[in-house]
Amino acid sequence: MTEKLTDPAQNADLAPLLQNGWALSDGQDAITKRFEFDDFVGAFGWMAQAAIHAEKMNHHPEWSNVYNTVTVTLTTHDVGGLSPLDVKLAGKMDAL
Ligand SMILES: C[C@H](O)[C@H](O)[C@H]1CNC2=NC(N)=NC(=O)C2=N1
Repeated sequence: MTEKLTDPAQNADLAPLLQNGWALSDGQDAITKRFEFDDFVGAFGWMAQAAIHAEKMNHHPEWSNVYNTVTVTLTTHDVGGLSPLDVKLAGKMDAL
């Protein structure tokens, strides 16, 4: 079981993500980011790659796709908030 991040707004591991388009939810229990691509194929191809990483990590995003955009929310249901797994998956998504 992973541990819940305490005080996400001050968390050093989250800080670079918050500088790179991720935003904390109002309750600080999730981070969200909107990814934009050239077209639907770009968006869906990225989702397919991200999905493979998510499945390997056994940590799964909440997300929606509209044409060339993918809106992602990351949270750890098992702890009822953010955990290092969200930081790891967000970093992977940014790197893809
Ligand atoms: C049973 C299974 O391992 C758990 O439910 C995993 C699956 N994927 C998950 N994904 C996310 N985002 N949070 C979780 O707590 C989580 N838990």
